[in-house]
Amino acid sequence: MAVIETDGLSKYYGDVRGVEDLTFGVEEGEVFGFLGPNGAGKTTTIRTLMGFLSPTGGSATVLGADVRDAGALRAARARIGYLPSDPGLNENVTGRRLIEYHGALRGDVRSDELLELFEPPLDRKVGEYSRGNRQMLAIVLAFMHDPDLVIMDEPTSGLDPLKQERFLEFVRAERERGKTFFFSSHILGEVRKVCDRIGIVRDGFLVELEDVESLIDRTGKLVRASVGGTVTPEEFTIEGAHDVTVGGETTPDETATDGGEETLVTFTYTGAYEPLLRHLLRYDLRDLAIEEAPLEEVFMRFYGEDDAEAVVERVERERRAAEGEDTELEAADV
Ligand SMILES: Nc1ncnc2c1ncn2[C@@H]1O[C@H](COP(=O)(O)OP(=O)(O)OP(=O)(O)O)[C@@H](O)[C@H]1O
Repeated sequence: MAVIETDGLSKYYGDVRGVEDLTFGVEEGEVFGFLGPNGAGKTTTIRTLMGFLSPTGGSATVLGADVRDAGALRAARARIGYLPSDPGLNENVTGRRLIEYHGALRGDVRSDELLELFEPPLDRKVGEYSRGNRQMLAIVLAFMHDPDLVIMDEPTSGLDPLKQERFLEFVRAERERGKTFFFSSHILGEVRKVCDRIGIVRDGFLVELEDVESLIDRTGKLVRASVGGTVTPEEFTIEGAHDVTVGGETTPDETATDGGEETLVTFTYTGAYEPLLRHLLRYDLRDLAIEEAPLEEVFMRFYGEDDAEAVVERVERERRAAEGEDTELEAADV
């Protein structure tokens, strides 16, 4: 049985679309990344799954509990860890007190081990915590009762790179223990490190759902190479290279023997490293950066449309065509 299952799940805030027609499942032991830019509907989905918002359409179950059934969901929450995007922690008590309180409420199986790993300053009042320390405390609170499912809204926000890495490492280890994660983020690089599958949400619609491996193959890398002399885009139409542009800003190389003229070549690359490097080394390569493709470019690559709005419109159109009707959306309050 799927740990999370949604079927046509929608949430409107009056006339404003939070999410619409989400259908997906998260299997036991899976790390599912829910990826999307700001305002895409990630928090709305998470709060609906947690039962804090009621759906305006469709259905969802979490650990078998219908999200509209408060009693069933309350029982399921004993097995759920929740890490909200902005944990509303009591500011006037110490971290230690909050941990004791949560322990009394939901149980404490492993706070000692978690505190060693995440180290929030326990004897200070939470109101005096830095953003990162607040997040570390929230992580301890979310995991201390050893939940089977953890639902996290942008869990690494506010953490420094070292702590982010430590947290992602922890998620990987928890997955090995059979735990299930639903994890929102707007950073592709983060979700690809830990997730098995990714759902991409855009303007409230789920526009992609696939394995991380195939996503990585399709997204490619952004390559920026500075080469001595002049080159044409045609010279870089190698297999796996897309959207080659030549020119743009370059920093003249003072040490170059040919007077420092260089050309910046940029393109997205979906092939293997070896042929790429082999090709680049035919040139007088002066600088090279290979980075992850930004989310917007990933969208463009997926749909061949540079307009994200067009993607949403197309998804909406296709959905309506599949339903064979042009339904009026029913608006409802929270
Ligand atoms: N309480 C609310 N009342 C009205 N509209 C809302 C409310 N909360 C969210 N929305 C709208 O719902 C849409 C989805 O918002 P949501 O917060 O779920 O996005 P998100 O993907 O979590 O964004 P972010 O990454 O910025 O947190 C947005 O258009 C937002 O303006």
